[in-house]
Amino acid sequence: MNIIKVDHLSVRYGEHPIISSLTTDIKKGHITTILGPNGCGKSTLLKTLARQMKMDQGSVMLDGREMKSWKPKELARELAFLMQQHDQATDVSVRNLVAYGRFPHKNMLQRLDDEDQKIIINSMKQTGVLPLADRGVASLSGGERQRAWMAMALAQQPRLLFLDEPTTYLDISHQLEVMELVVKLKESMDMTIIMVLHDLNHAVMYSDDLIMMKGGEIRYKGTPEEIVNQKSLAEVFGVQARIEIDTETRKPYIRSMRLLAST
Ligand SMILES: Nc1ncnc2c1ncn2[C@@H]1O[C@H](COP(=O)(O)OP(=O)(O)OP(=O)(O)O)[C@@H](O)[C@H]1O
Repeated sequence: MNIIKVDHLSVRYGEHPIISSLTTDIKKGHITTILGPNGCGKSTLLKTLARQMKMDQGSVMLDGREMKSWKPKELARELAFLMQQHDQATDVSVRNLVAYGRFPHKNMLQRLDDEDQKIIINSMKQTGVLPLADRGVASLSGGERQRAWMAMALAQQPRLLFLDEPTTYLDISHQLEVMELVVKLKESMDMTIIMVLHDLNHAVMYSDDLIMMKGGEIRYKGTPEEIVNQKSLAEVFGVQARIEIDTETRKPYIRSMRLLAST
């Protein structure tokens, strides 16, 4: 079942068209990863799906309802968006940052109750930032900050989670932790996750569906088994890849890549 349906979507920055007439859908309860070279429009697509950016033409439907018709607060209860960079000067403690995630569930006069506090603590535990709860977000390392923002997104308990390169600042074990967490959220909370990743093997290993973009278009869409092959990687990334089938997972595993000679 589809949770998002995109129909002839076009997006532009000023006079520059970035995405033109893109049609696709996102399955409910799946992890969908958007892949593609720098500047191909991955973040633009992600932001438009999450209504962080205005579309130029076309439509995005969430649960059968035009995205445009959702009220901001209503939408904030349904979806959380974790950006690529958190440059905003966030002079708050980790605990308070994570608490912001509960606000869409409260009205103006309501205070956070015991249930909210439980969710806040649990979100910090799941992302490993509980020991940092009283530290200022601005004082954290890039990886710690990333996990603090992830905790805020979890505290929101959204049905849909958008992650733009969630592993960027993380060392390898924390990268894997975030990926495992994403799978856990899908399995235990039936969350739908849409993310942008650069690591192809992580994308293959942890995603149900992949979208490969180039030049603002979707070139390939399907399961990792269906679309990760020498042809697609050559066409989309301009690389020659050696791909094996992992004996344990039965999924493709990219052993090595080298640049294709340009013609
Ligand atoms: N605020 C902006 N104003 C003008 N052009 C922009 C803006 N943001 C992005 N672009 C341009 O839109 C195109 C798509 O950008 P986008 O960030 O969606 O790509 P991406 O695939 O996510 O790239 P990356 O892998 O480098 O993060 C790029 O050419 C980029 O320069």
